[in-house]
Amino acid sequence: MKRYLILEDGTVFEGLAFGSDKESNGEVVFTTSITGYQEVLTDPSYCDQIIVFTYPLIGNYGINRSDYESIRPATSGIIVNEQADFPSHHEGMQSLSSWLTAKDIPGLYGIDTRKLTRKIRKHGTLKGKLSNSLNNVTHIIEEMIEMPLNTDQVKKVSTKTPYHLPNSGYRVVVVDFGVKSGMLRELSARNCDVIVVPYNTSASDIIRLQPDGILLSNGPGDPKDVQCGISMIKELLNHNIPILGICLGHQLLALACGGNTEKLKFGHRGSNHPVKDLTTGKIALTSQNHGYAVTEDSLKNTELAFTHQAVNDGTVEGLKHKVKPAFSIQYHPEASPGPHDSNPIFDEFMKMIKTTKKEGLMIYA
Ligand SMILES: NC(=O)CC[C@H](N)C(=O)O
Repeated sequence: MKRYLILEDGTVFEGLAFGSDKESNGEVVFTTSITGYQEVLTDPSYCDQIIVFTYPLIGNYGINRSDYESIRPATSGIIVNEQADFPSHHEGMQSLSSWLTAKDIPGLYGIDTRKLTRKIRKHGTLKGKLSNSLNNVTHIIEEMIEMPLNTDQVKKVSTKTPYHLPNSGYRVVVVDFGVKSGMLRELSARNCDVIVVPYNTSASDIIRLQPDGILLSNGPGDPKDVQCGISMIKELLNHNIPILGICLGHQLLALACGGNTEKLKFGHRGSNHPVKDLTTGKIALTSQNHGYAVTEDSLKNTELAFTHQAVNDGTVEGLKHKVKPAFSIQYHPEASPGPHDSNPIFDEFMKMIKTTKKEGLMIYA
């Protein structure tokens, strides 16, 4: 069956359908990840986005039991050059196409993904529609131009109720703005007693759980749309409880401290983004998925130090509070998918918890 990608600038790409028959709209973004498509497709941060894979062949090891980042994928669609009909891997349970059908996610293949990627790089991300026909294409484009991009997705993907992953170590409350399971796995691997709470939990409810540390998770959309999270973090900072912000959590920490964020032209999505640690000069290859970034200039009005920088475009990738036990990174230390260079960030968080606890600085009142 033929399928089309219709872009807001009037461009139409014709290819073939796979996965669900549904038509869908979304922000068209590209990722340069070569493998890890299952983690990408199930990362809640991609909510309402149509993901273009620049790597030409996707699906060759199928879908397995272990690579899920969330149970319910929130992605609007997937575009690849070639999809593997006959995957082969000892852990593979089903093909990408049959999984997409089961999850009701439409796919488009057989288009020139390099041409599409170059277009996004030139114009920035674009609104698009995966459509099964070209009927009323002018009307579809007009509608797309008129409809503002929805960027308020956190409420769609955050857990509705708290849940507990009991363990014998430090108690870490994870604020779920769209958390990837990789972050929970990393905390559990360090014996943390993890309690995951919804994005709109009040700071006082979090404090009542007597956390040794708080993790502000990744998540979809524009950080400025998550006002309740920003106020919650402002209040949490008064309690001297160690905070680690990752991706959206990092952006929210910056906003809570008086910084600003901006939308990047086409974002950073992929598994090989070099980031420089400005203290040591060391460069790590990182896994990334973000369309917004903290504005460097805005940091002068805050108590935040600029600690990590993207090598490709110089944007802010890491921050540390000068007074409070809080730090944050824009990339993904849980690295799913991606290189493990930044995994020690979780150990740094454990060390910060240990020191703060020893000094008896945490305030639970
Ligand atoms: N992975 C994330 O947490 C992404 C954060 C935010 N939604 C952005 O696109 O910048």
